[in-house]
Amino acid sequence: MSELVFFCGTMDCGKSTLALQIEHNRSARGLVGMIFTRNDRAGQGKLSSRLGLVTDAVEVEDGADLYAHLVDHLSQGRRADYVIADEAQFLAPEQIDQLARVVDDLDLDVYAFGITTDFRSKLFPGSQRLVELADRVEVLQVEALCWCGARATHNARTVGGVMVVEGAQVVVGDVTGSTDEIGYEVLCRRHHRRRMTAATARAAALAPDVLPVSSG
Ligand SMILES: Nc1ncnc2c1ncn2[C@@H]1O[C@H](COP(=O)(O)OP(=O)(O)O)[C@@H](O)[C@H]1O
Ligand SMILES: Cc1cn([C@H]2C[C@H](O)[C@@H](COP(=O)(O)O)O2)c(=O)[nH]c1=O
Repeated sequence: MSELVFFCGTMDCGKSTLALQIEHNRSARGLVGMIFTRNDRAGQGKLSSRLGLVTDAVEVEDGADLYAHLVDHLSQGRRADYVIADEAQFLAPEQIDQLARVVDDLDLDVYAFGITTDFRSKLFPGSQRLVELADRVEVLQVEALCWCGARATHNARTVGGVMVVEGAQVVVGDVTGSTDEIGYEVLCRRHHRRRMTAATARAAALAPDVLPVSSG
């Protein structure tokens, strides 16, 4: 029985790497995947991992019908044995419904990968729909860590290392960007709630009122 599986986690926990591994293992056995993505950092029509691997993918545009795309593809006599959808948080809820229909009506496995919550710890609409519809939700096992060493469960958006809570839901970016630009940092809930990033924690530790008082 085919399945819709949602592999989720914070940024930088290995989702795209796992997507590429699933693709590699299946294509090594002669299977052909349909790979969807949207807004990957490597550019349009790419699925990339921070480990340096990248593959071509179909860039999902606004309003694209993913079920119709598969039906067109198959009706032209082309193959698709399974589907991968990376950056699935950026898909519209209707597109997640279309992926569920691919599973049920075309009998193909669909593996979706994405972050569940945004920088304000609110569900992305696409991820919410995945949680509602998926046969299985798998949280990635390689945990990303907060600067304090605890498991990172939240994504913070930063400007100059300082956490921000205003702005558009979608801003493509990375966890290793220059500190002057919009970037991201994964945090545990405690430090996300306190808006305490690695940079602000470092600054607080160096603040004069916590430095040792000099005797001279
Ligand atoms: N230089 C490195 N050596 C080993 N592992 C790395 C290196 N750089 C990144 N990684 C691994 O890759 C993970 C990020 O993978 P990626 O698939 O890009 O994440 P995601 O898609 O979840 O944002 C990191 O959590 C880390 O485990
Ligand atoms: C938290 C958050 C993230 N994003 C963007 C930033 C990245 O481009 C992707 C996540 O990619 P990854 O492969 O999981 O690292 O999402 C965003 O647009 N809005 C947010 O709130």
